[in-house]
Amino acid sequence: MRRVLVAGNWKMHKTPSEARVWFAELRRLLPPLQSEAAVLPAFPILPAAKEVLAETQVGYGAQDVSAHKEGAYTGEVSARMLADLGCRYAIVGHSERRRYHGETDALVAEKAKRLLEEGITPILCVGEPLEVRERGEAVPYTLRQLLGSLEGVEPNAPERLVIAYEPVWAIGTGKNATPEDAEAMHQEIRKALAERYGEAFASRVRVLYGGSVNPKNFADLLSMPNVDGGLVGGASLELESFLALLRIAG
Ligand SMILES: O=C[C@H](O)COP(=O)(O)O
Repeated sequence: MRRVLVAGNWKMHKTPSEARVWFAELRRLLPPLQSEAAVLPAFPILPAAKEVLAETQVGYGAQDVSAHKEGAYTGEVSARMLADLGCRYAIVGHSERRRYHGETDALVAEKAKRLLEEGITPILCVGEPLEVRERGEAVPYTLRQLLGSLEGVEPNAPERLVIAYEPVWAIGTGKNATPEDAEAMHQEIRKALAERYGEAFASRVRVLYGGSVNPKNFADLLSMPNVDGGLVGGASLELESFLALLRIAG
């Protein structure tokens, strides 16, 4: 019922020329997919994604978006620009944005609204830092972040919202959450979504896990009933490991 999504967050890696070669190779080697694949490169790479991936099964999208619709906002990129480039998804609220750019839940919610206005699905990231987990407060912390970041966000269909649980301590560290810990948090997230949007809606929203996902641990994570895919950083950069993740997802 929920189609598995494997989304590669390239962060600030690859140039447009490097990406173009990578996309062409992906296109050539792509197996038939039951699951859904997406790549989320840096803004300057999106035109290459549009050119090379547009007619394929692979979706693409951005890593961020402006909270403003249009205007004198130097350096910002609007949801309308992303829609024009054919973006299906955009990440909002990644912990690196929250941490290095001081993004608040309220700002993340505004960004998610701008995306929905343009028919782009937000991949909304939440997750606790290590000290919060060690204090035993991971669940309330993550749910507070989730509900704060969804304030006023009204997707018109459950497919129009994707949540990514990314514990900060697991990102880029090689230490993924155990499948059981991920599942426990995903259940809590789905419960909170049910209270926010109703049971039927919540049961169809995809909740991805992110944080040191790789071809060795992905099958176990995916075997959990509430883990609907992965938001993958490092392991999405090499074509071989991205393809391995897609084969595991089926
Ligand atoms: O958005 C992706 C995450 O930050 C995970 O990154 P990682 O797979 O390199 O740990």
